[in-house]
Amino acid sequence: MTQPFEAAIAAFAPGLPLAVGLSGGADSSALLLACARRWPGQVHAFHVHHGLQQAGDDFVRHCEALCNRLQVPLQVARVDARHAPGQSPEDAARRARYQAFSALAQSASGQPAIKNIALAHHADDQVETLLLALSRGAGMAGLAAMPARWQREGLLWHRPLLQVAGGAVRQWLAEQGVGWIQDPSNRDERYTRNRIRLRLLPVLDEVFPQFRDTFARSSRHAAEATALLRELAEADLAQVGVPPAIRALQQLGAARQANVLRHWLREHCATTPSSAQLQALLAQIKACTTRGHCIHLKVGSGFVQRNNAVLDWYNSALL
Ligand SMILES: Nc1ncnc2c1ncn2[C@@H]1O[C@H](COP(=O)(O)OP(=O)(O)OP(=O)(O)O)[C@@H](O)[C@H]1O
Repeated sequence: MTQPFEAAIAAFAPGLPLAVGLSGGADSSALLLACARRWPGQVHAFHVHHGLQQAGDDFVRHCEALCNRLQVPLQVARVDARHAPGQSPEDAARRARYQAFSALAQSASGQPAIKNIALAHHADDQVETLLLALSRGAGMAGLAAMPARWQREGLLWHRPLLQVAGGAVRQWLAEQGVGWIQDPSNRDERYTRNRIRLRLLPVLDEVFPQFRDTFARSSRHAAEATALLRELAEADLAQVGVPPAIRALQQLGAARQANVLRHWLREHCATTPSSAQLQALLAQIKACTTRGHCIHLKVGSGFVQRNNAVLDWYNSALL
């Protein structure tokens, strides 16, 4: 029987050349090995040194040794991934990593240029992402978890292992006789993601043995719903206008108003309202029936205020 890992690699059809994000851990080592075998001479590896932990240099050495063995060109980017006050360390590292990948793709020598990048997130990572979203009370977009493919800044990103359990990835790699490096921070239970992986997933395995497939199916439903909500928001925004007219907003039901306002704020004002802020704004729009009614509310990183017939948003930090 074909292993789930092998089936996922057989079904993977990226554009070439392909770069694999190689952390040095089991998952990305397995993905790199499988891709390098499948497309010899057309695979590159990108490693990002976050400069955050002592073990960083060990990761680089492991990546160099693996890439030498596979004859895969390796590019290493060093980034400063320290987090700003109030920002999560994982988020800061992730942002720095994606920026570094884009820069590496642009600077990689050889023709044609690298336009495809693969990451080794697997089904366990997907479940962790969904559970993290649930723990924050996320909306549809958060429950959609990670997409298997997306496009950004001219690059195509892939997650070919999203349906393969982490155990199946490691089992395949062990069968190939290839070692990997353990990230010591993966065992640090101060991080919620690690607590989910180390404590919750074993229990889920016992109670719902199919949870990887069924949770992933729910995330795909949420991704479809997110796409529909976006289409509806775009159509509604075309009706209410930019900036949105209060009268036109009042013609929509509350859920549709919330949907279109969230979209306006995200796409046109680059800010995300909290649920409480959005509820307060809806209440103000409903109450806005006289000329003299004033609206001035903190929303996201700025304020929404009434400006005659429309709502305006301004960024308080720029005043
Ligand atoms: N420092 C890094 N350099 C390059 N790619 C990375 C790096 N960190 C993560 N990635 C990519 O993002 C994927 C997901 O990262 P995450 O931190 O969730 O997993 P991981 O535990 O590092 O996975 P792995 O078992 O491959 O180490 C990795 O599998 C890899 O493809």
